[in-house]
Amino acid sequence: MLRLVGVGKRYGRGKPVLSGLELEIEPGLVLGVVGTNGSGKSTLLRIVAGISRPSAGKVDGRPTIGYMPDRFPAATRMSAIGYLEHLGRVRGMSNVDSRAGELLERLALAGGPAAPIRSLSKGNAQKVGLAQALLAEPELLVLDEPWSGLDPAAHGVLAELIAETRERGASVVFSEHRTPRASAHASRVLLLSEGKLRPADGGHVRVVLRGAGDWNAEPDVLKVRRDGDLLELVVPPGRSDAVLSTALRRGFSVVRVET
Ligand SMILES: Nc1ncnc2c1ncn2[C@@H]1O[C@H](COP(=O)(O)OP(=O)(O)OP(=O)(O)O)[C@@H](O)[C@H]1O
Repeated sequence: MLRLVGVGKRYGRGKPVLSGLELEIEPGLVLGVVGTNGSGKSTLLRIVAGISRPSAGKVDGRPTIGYMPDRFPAATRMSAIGYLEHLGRVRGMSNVDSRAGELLERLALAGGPAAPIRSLSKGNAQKVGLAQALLAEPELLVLDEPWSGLDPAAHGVLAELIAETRERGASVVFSEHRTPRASAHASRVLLLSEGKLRPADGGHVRVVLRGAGDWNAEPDVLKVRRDGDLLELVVPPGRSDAVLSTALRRGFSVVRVET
């Protein structure tokens, strides 16, 4: 779908922010990029989204892309729904009105869809930013720190939207500061450090359940240990949501989830 080959980036005469990056984004991948402030996550995501050009190397592939920047520019006088409908029409969408309304309703935009964007709080402006990225059901969804500024209810909706995007065979690349949070939603987590990408350490989630019954080792579970009426599962990055919903369906109760 998209391949970064030897990608490097430097701003002016400064030290390179990215150097010699190799990255393959295949259909259905949910990639979380973690790293400290200033490590270059936004720079990498802008290159993946095609709005910034690398200073070295190349990007192969031309998927349709939805991009949510880390700060959504919220200066327009347009209403949230008016803005999304305008964008959709520019992109030639036929079902834009229903799609825009559905996204804003799911994200529970404060003030409703008619709220002028420039009157919105940071978190509510982020919701409009998320809705515009998802509007045309892109093949590649690029989200820069999507959890920041969103309230807990919107966190759940964001997790659903990421999972739905993966289920329809599209890919997601997001940045995040916290490795456990990235691991809970991504199928792969990479750490960006000193201009290079490498697998992030750990990220396994320990799920403790109460209830009778066994749990056969499955692709979703790395280790199973029974201790009295407690069942402890070690789950790889990105699979904890699926394991928790299976556990509840099978009649277990969740005692704790450790990241
Ligand atoms: N347009 C720009 N011009 C010059 N330098 C830039 C520009 N954008 C980013 N940088 C520099 O590149 C480096 C990486 O910045 P970037 O925003 O990509 O990091 P980040 O990992 O997303 O940071 P944060 O976690 O704080 O959002 C920083 O040193 C930053 O100052």
